[in-house]
Formats: sequence, structure tokens, C-alpha cells
Amino acid sequence: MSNNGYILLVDDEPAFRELAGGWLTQQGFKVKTVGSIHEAIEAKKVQGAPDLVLLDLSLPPYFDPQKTLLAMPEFDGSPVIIITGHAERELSLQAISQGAWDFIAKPIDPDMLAVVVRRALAKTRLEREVERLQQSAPQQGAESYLGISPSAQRIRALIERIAPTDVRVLVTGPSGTGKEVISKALHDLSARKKSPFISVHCGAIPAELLESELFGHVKGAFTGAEKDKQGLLKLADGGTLFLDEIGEMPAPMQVKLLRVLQEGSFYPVGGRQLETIDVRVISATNADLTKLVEQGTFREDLYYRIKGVAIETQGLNERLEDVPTLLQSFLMALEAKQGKRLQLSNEALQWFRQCSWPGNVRELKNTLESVAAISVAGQITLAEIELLNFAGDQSFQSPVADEHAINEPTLDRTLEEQVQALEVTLIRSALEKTEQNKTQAAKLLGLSRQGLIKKIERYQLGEGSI
Ligand SMILES: Nc1ncnc2c1ncn2[C@@H]1O[C@H](COP(=O)(O)OP(=O)(O)OP(=O)(O)O)[C@@H](O)[C@H]1O
Repeated sequence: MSNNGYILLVDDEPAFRELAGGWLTQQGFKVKTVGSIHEAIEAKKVQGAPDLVLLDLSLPPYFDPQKTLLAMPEFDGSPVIIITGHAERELSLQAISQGAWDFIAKPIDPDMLAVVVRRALAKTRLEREVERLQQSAPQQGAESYLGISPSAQRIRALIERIAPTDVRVLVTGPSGTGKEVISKALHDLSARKKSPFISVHCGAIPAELLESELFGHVKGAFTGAEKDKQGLLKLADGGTLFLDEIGEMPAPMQVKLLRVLQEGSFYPVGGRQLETIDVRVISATNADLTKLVEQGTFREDLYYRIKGVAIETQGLNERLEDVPTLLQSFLMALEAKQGKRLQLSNEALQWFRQCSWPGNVRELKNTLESVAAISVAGQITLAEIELLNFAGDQSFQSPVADEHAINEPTLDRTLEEQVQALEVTLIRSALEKTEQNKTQAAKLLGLSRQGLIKKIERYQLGEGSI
């Protein structure tokens, strides 16, 4: 088989198929020839999307070019070159306006055919490369906070709404649920995006160091201060200061921070010169700050200073519908990093979906990275999960594989699992009935084509893996 590209040649004239097909094969292409649109759709189903389609417009059973043109969306993603007779120039132009890449007239000059084919294949390669790069590029802005759940959607809407303002933001929620992702997105979408985003982990820096880390110090301020040093506040000037785990900030620092937030100025440790800064403060915590205020370990006045707009993230087990989207995105990032294709089996996907993830998205991501690291030929299956003992004692039952639930509703499984199983069965049967025609299947199901495609992706009904 050749690596030069896979061409699907659709023409009802056997002699032409043989000649053109043979010649293209000689040129090093992999060629499949068929005599009708139905055969072409079947070939695509069996052999996957071609890199290029050469399409005659007068094809059985209708021999009506307009009807053939209607089938063009079937080849979405592959460039189509129309093969025409001399009299069909208008039609060819119409085909191009409907998305065909080029046309070539019969009788065909073999050298011309080679040029047109190579150009189209180069286009496919480029487009696929661009798509790959776009998918592997880190997301920026609100889209970097992934998820399809109502909670994730609401958070993205909030990010977009408040990012351009200078309002202070307090992000709360369990550990590993993307509080830093949100804070970075707020910065990236603000007018401060070209200035620094400085992250301070308030609990990780020892109390005695925190002041000089934040405010900086002058030479000789304390033993070991051999020269002036700028603090993180000054480094964040013009940008965003992200105070992570603010609930862990020691009490004496809370007073000093409050003053900075009120006055926008501070003295470096040991210094006499007042520094003025312009920063947007975003804070995050997985603690309940109101409780800490009640207990007297967090200052109430500081709480109201940093609160501004509050954004609350949910634990992953409250929005398991986000798991496939997160996995897909993490897989793509891993693929880009490792430069190889990774595939997650349906069973593995279901296992990921049904775990409870106490460490939330961070744990999900780390688990995926571990199983991907030991996968054989990029295939991530239950075997890898079991080998690393992630499966533990969890009993595993795939709602997608088990269609029994539809016939026998049961209270042993969640409503969501049973509804999913029902959706899967209906989608499968609609696709079977329409010979995998997504447009018609969507009509049967009362969905938009896009809506159906989303569900097919979500349930991994395409090629059995993502
Ligand atoms: N919704 C999300 N979309 C994309 N990535 C996410 C999302 N939630 C979490 N992550 C990823 O999970 C990991 C942990 O996220 P992050 O550090 O933002 O969580 P956190 O809530 O700030 O955690 P902590 O409270 O422990 O500091 C990161 O690798 C981050 O990219």
C-alpha cells in the first residue's frame, strides 16, 4: 500500500475506472474504484474517509448530476474533484460553489490529472495538520475551562462576563477542580493579558518568608538579605495577582495584604520608599472562608475585600458528564506531547465515567497520564487500568454496553445510566436503519445533525474509541 494518499474514484464507466484507476495506482496512490454513489458511501464506511474523492456527476441510479451533488456532504472532510464532460462546465462551477475542490474534464489528460490530484492531496494534508495543531494547542480564555455540564457552562459564561472588568474574584471549590484554570482564563481574557499573571501559593510559603516574598525587601533588611529584591506584588504590577489557598494566609500577613488592597501601596521589608502598584487580585480557596471568619482565623474585612464576584466550582462526581470531554482534551494534549496516537477503549471510558474521583479533575488527569504511559501501541484499555490497580474493588458495569436496562428499568442503576443506555440503543438503530446516514438518522430521532454527532462522540459510537 502506498503512503501517497488514498483516492476513491467514483465513475460508472468501467473502462474509465480501469484506465484512470490503473494509472493513479502506477503513480503510487492507493485507489479504490466504485461505480455508484451507494458503493462510494459503503466504501467510505468500510475503509474510512478517503484523502480525495474523484466524482463523476452522472451516476446510477438517477444519472442526475443534481442528485449526485446532494450526496456531496457524505464526503465531508475529503476534497472532492468533479469529473465532467465538456458540456457540464456550469454544473462544475455549481459543484465548486457547493464545496467541491476542483473539476477536471473528460477526456482526461493523465499529466493534468496527476497535477490536480497532488494539489488536492497536499490540501488535505495541510488541513489535517492545521486541525491537529489547533487541537493540540493549549486552549486560552474561557474555553480552557472544559466541560459540558451546566456548572461548567455557567462558569465559562461568568469568566467571559467578568474577565474584562477589574472586579476582584474569589474562586472557591474542592481541590483539583480548576480554580487556577479559571483564574488564568480571567487574566487571559482581560486587558492585563500582556502583563504578568503571578501566582502565590499562600500556604506553601513559610509565614516568615511570605512577607518578603510578597513585598520584597531592601539590602540588609534581615540576615541574608544581601541585595534589594522585588516582591511578587511588584512583579505583578499591571497584571494579575493570583492568591491561591488564601485561607491559609497567616494572620499578620492578612492585615498587611488588607492595607495593600485598600491603598494600592506598600513598603518593601526594611524599606522606606512607598511602592505603588496596580494589580487585579484573584483569590482561590478550597476552604469555607465564611466558616474561617466565624472561627476568627480569617479577617472579615479582608474577606469582603477579596470577595468581589464569587465563582464556585463543583466536585467532578457532581458532574460526571464532563468526564468524556476532559478525557478527550487531555488525550489530545498527551498525543501532542508524545507525538503518537492514543486511543481509549469504550470499557476504559466507562470505567473513567463511573469512578468517583475524590481528587477531582487533577486525579482524573493523573490517572489518564499513568495508564497512557504504560499503554501498548497507544491503546488504553481496562487491562492498563487493572495493571496499575486503579480499578481496585470497584465493580464495573458499562451502561453503554448493557442495553438490558432499557427493557427492564431497574432501581439498581441510576436514572442517568439507564437514560444513556436508551439513547445509545435508539441512536444505533437509527443509524442502522439509515445505513449510517447521520442527516437522516438525526431526522428520525428529532435531533439536529450536529446534536446527533455530539451524542455519537459522547457515547463513542463512531469507531469504538476516541
Ligand atoms: N474544567 C477544567 N478544564 C480543564 N482542565 C482542568 C479543569 N479542571 C481542572 N483541570 C486540570 O486539573 C488540574 C488541577 O487544576 P487546578 O490547579 O486549576 O485546580 P485547583 O482547583 O486550583 O486545585 P487546588 O485547590 O488543589 O489548587 C490542572 O492540571 C488543570 O489543568
